[in-house]
Amino acid sequence: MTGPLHLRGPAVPPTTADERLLDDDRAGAPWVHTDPWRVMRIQAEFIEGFGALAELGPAVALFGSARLGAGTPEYALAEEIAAGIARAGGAVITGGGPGIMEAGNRGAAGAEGVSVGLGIELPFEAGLNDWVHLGMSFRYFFVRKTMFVKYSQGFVVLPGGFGTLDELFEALTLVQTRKVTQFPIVLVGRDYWGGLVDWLTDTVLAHGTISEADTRLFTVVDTAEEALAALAPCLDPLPDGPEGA
Ligand SMILES: C/C(=C\CNc1ncnc2c1ncn2[C@@H]1O[C@H](COP(=O)(O)O)[C@@H](O)[C@H]1O)CO
Repeated sequence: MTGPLHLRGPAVPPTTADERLLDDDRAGAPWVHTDPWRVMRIQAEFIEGFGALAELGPAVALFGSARLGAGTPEYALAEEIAAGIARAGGAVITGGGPGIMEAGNRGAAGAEGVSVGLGIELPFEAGLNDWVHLGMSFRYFFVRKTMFVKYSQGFVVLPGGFGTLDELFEALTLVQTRKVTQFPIVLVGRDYWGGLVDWLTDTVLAHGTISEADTRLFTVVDTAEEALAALAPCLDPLPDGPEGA
């Protein structure tokens, strides 16, 4: 496995690199000396990530709850979607953790596709799930997020909590502000996402804080078949690429 040091048990520090970076520790003035060095470490993490993923090929990022494990319908659906992406020739990139992330890696690995896990250092012990083939653990959330966006041509978002919502809204903001070329953003589970979609229309759009066009930046689906159809534009071989030539 590539990526920085892996620590377990008592070797796991009580705070994360993100927390230490973001905490205002100016009281003791050492920030003058430490933050510039952190920048070097952040750079190194970007370089390592770019290096690990540069030759990945077409990929779809799959997001969802760390808490919905094997035996849940969401896990089964995520596994099915990931297998479909792999069969269509796409790599599947997840957060490398448990729950829906594991389902995504498991589906890709089971279909003999490329299964990528981009893990994150957390204050409690966690590791990459067993189905990750190409994995890296990041110290900094923002570096890891860059990797998801840079190396994926589509996002699939299954039911999840704050982490999943953060990933969804980051993608929407990047597309809305044209920081990235528009790519498919597929929300899976009409029941789960319906309330949010209604709120976006009835409250956010109604207040004029997003536009009508913004409500069309994502697609809501229920089945693996629908999800794969919505992702088709980013999985179809490029006309002058090796597959389509
Ligand atoms: C909560 C537990 C473990 C968390 N481990 C994670 N490992 C990797 N990535 C994670 C983890 N937790 C959250 N993420 C990222 O956010 C999304 C899921 O967050 P949610 O709040 O659960 O929806 C996911 O897509 C990851 O990228 C112990 O069970």
